[in-house]
Amino acid sequence: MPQSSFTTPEFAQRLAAISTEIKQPICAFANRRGQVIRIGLGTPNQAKIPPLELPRYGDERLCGLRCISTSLKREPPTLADLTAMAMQRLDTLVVLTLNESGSGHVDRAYTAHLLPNTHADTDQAWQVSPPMSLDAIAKQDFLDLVIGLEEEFKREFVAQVVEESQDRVILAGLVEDRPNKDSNRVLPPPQVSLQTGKAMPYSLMELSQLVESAGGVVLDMLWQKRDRPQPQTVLGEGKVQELAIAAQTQRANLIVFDRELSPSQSRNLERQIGVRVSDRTEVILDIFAQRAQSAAGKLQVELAQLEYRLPRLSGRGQEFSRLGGGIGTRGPGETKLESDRRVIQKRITHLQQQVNQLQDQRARVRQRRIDREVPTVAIVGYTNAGKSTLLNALTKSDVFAANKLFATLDPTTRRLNLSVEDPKDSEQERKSCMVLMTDTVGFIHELPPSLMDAFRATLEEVTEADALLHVVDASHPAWEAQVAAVDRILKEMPITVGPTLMVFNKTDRVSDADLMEIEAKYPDAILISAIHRQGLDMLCQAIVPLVRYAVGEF
Ligand SMILES: Nc1nc2c(ncn2[C@@H]2O[C@H](COP(=O)(O)OP(=O)(O)OP(=O)(O)O)[C@@H](O)[C@H]2O)c(=O)[nH]1
Ligand SMILES: [Mg+2]
Repeated sequence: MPQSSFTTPEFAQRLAAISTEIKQPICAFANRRGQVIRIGLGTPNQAKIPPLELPRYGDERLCGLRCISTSLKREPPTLADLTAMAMQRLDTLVVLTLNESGSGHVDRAYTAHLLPNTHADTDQAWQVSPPMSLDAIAKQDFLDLVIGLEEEFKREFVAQVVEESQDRVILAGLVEDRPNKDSNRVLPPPQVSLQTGKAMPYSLMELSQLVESAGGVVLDMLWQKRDRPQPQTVLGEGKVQELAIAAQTQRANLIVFDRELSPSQSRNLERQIGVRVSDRTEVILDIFAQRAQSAAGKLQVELAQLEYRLPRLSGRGQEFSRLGGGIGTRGPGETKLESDRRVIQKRITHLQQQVNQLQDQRARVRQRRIDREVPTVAIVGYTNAGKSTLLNALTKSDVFAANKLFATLDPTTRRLNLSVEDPKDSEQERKSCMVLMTDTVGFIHELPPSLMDAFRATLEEVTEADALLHVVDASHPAWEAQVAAVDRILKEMPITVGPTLMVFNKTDRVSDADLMEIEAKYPDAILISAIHRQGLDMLCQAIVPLVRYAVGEF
């Protein structure tokens, strides 16, 4: 075919005749020089070329192939065919509809091509022509169109790389529809009703908060109920196809699953969907990487990230590699995330030694505290429960508190002076008693094991404390599941934790009826609103006997 036309009438008629004879749609793929390099049987969706076999692949340009296809139906290109065009980044798609008389002639033809973002007022990823005659199509300049489009894609790409700190994310989840055999695992309720009246799986609600905390934008979420995950792709074939369509039409650059994916699952999914696929663990690691401030925090995050990456190195992500940052590509501090297996292994060993040293160092600091006989209280709880806000309210300090998951990574210790009535003192004179309060990293259900391990030095602050305050966000729809998740993590710690006082926070956002229910279930708990400084006196009064009990004064 001549370089500059979509197709010629002769070529189109010939393709139509073959298609009529074999009673099947056909796709012919031609390169920029007009040479047909591949023929596929079936619709453009059925005949699509896997990303790795395309001449080139990437956001900044088209793939260098156009597809000329026949259709037995007299219909414009289907959504599936257009999505296939978008996934392969075809130069153009031509659909020839056949005359229904069976004469083998082309009835009419459509052309379609991708649109750059700048045309996105309509939110359309592509443009489809009205039905045209073959002569009209032959007269249009193909090369002109494609070169013009590519220039725009390239301009956009350059602009994006500069401002692309924000990932455009679609969430994917699996709701396992079977009784949980493992009775030790208390799972959150599968559905959470939102104020909007819409119900969504709890795992996706939390995942969207995680993605936003990591700096991504959630465009959409899809989930599927299944007995068990599909071994290769977690979700079924139809759902994966749906994800691919959603990703292409909404211009997402990242899919995040609500569970940890095996290395081969993420590879399979990336191959089928055509954009980078990530998982909950990687998002959590990414948040930690962004938040780590202290040398100790950075050290532990890097260790966890490398342990996560090591088994996932082979062949992954090459075709989707990009210049900018984004979820999963950030490392702590100045350290560049390595991609060489041997280098990583060496670095992991080195980091593990440093974490061990850190553990010793922390142990010495704690020993000094014990020697000084100042009791310690650690504030624990699910992430975003209000732990830092509580520490600030009690000790008038200004630890960073924010409506983000994992706002706190590094433990902070502050002194708290409690004025108490000494029960032994008959004159009811008020005495002051000092405790050290430590704010810690928040917990989350199914905390990635590599993080648990890497953060053992930080988590020891919890196990070594004389007593714990377990802060609960009472206004959270799934607070009971969160309490269970925290209890489970505490139970898994190598050393038994001290006595724990339950503290229900954010009571300002809870109805009286719900508060009464909490009081009935947890009669010893203290109800507070850290932000409005309500219930803090009660809390201080409760801390004293707790600590005295813990250090054996009673
Ligand atoms: N309405 C209400 N909001 C609160 C209260 N206490 C804390 N918050 C809000 O809850 C959010 C989380 O507070 P943080 O203190 O950062 O929570 P955290 O437990 O330290 O969270 P991480 O460090 O991320 O694990 C912030 O937006 C606070 O303003 C409260 O009593 N009432
Ligand atoms: Mg905090």
